[in-house]
Amino acid sequence: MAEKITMSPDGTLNVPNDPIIPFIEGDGIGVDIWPAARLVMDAAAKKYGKNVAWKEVLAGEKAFKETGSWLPEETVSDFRDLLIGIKGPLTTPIGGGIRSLNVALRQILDLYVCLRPVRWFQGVPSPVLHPEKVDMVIFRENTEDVYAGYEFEEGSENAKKLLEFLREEFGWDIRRDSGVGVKPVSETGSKRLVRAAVEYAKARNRKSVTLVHKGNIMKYTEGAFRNWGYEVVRDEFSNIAVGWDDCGGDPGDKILVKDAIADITLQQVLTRPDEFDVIATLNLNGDYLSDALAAQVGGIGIAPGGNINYVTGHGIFEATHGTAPKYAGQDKVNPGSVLLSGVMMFEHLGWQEAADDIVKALEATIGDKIVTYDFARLMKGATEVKCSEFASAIVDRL
Ligand SMILES: NC(=O)C1=CN([C@@H]2O[C@H](COP(=O)(O)OP(=O)(O)OC[C@H]3O[C@@H](n4cnc5c(N)ncnc54)[C@H](OP(=O)(O)O)[C@@H]3O)[C@@H](O)[C@H]2O)C=CC1
Ligand SMILES: O=C(O)CCC(=O)C(=O)O
Ligand SMILES: [Mg+2]
Repeated sequence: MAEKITMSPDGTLNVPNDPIIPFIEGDGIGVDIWPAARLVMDAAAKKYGKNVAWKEVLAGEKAFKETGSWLPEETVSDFRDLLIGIKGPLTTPIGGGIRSLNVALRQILDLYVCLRPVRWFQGVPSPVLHPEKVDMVIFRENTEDVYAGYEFEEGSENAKKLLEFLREEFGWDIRRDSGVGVKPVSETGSKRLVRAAVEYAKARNRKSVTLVHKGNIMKYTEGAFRNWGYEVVRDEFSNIAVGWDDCGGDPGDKILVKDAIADITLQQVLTRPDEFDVIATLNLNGDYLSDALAAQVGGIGIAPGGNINYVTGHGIFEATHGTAPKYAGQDKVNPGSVLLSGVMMFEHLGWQEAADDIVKALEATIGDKIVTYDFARLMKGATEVKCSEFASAIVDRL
C-alpha cells in the first residue's frame, strides 16, 4: 500500500518501498520528457522491489486550464505534506505576466539549495577536449538575490515612490525612467547555503569548495556572501575545512575553501576545470553557471538538479533546462536531464542501486550510439531516436 515519506526527528528520511511522490508534468516538452523519464525510473525501482506511487499535481499551463490557477494551493500542500517530489519545466513569460512558478515553489517551501552536479558521462559528445575533467557540483542559493523578484516596473507608482525615496533619503540620482529591482542577500541565507556545500564536500570526500561572487563590485551583497562563507568555515568547520587566507592555499588534509570572482570563474571553469570541485554561489550567478557548465558535458539535455531544504527535509527535483517550446509535443528532446534528476531523487531517498543502474544503462545506450537529436548532431555514426525510444533503449539495458 502506498505510504508517505516522513522525516525522523534526527533528520533522516523514512522511505517506504512504495512512497507517494508528487510530480508536475511541466509545460512545453514536459509532455515528452516526463513519461520517458518515468518509464525508466519505474523499471529501475521495480528491480529492487520498489514501486513509486506517483501522484500528479498541477502547476503551470495545465493547472491554469483545469483550475484557473497557475499554482493551486493543493499542489503546494501536497509537496509540503509528501516531502519529496519531482517536476518538469514551467514557462515564465518575459518582461511581464506571471512571476516564475519555479521560483515561487522554491520560495514557498524554502528550498534554499539548488543542487546541480555537472559531470561527464562516458560517450557523451562534448565541445571540449577533456570533458572528463569536469566534475563540479553547484550549490546555488535558491531564495534570494535579484532573482527573488522584488522589482517594480518603470513608470509604475511604486517605482516612482521608491526612486523618490532613494533620492530624498540617500541622494541616489537614479534615472526616472528606470525599472528597479532589489537584491537581498542575507547572512542567514548565505551561511546556510555554504554550510550545506561544506557538509556535502565532507560527505562526498570532495577536495574544495569555491565561493563564486562578484564581491568587488557588489560589496555588501556578493562580497558579504563571500565573507559570511569564510566565517562559517572558521566558526563551524575548522576541524575539517580551512579558508584560503587561513592556510596560504595549503589545506593539508582539510577541505580547501577558496573564492573566485564570477566573471573570471566563467573562463576558468572552461580552461582549468580540474581546479573546481564544489561551487557555492548566489542565485543569479548559479543560474548562469549551470547552463554554461552543462555545455561542456553534452548540453542542457543532460543537466539534472534538485531544490532542497536539508532542515525540513523538503525537496523538489527538476532539470536545469526549461520548456523548450519549439520542440513541445514532438517526442524529440533528450529526457536525460529529468531522468538524472530522478536519479538524484532516488539517491536522496537511499535507493542507490536503482540510481546506479539507471546511470549505467544510460551510459550503455549512449555507448551504443543510440541518442536523441541533441547528441546525434554532435556525434558521428549515431542512430537518432525519439525521446520515448531513447527511454525504451535505456530500459532494455537496465
Ligand atoms: N526550472 C524551470 O522550469 C525552467 C524554466 N525555464 C523556462 O523555460 C522557457 C524556455 O526557456 P529557454 O530560455 O528557451 O530555455 P530552454 O532550456 O527551455 O531551451 C533552450 C534550448 O536548450 C535546448 N534544450 C532544452 N531542453 C532540452 C532537452 N531536454 N533536450 C535537448 N535540448 C534541450 C534546446 O536547444 P536547441 O535549440 O539547440 O536544440 C532549446 O532550444 C522560459 O519560459 C523559461 O522561463 C527555463 C529554465 C528553467
Ligand atoms: O523560472 C524560470 O522560468 C527560469 C528558472 C531558471 O532558469 C533556473 O532556475 O535555472
Ligand atoms: Mg536557468
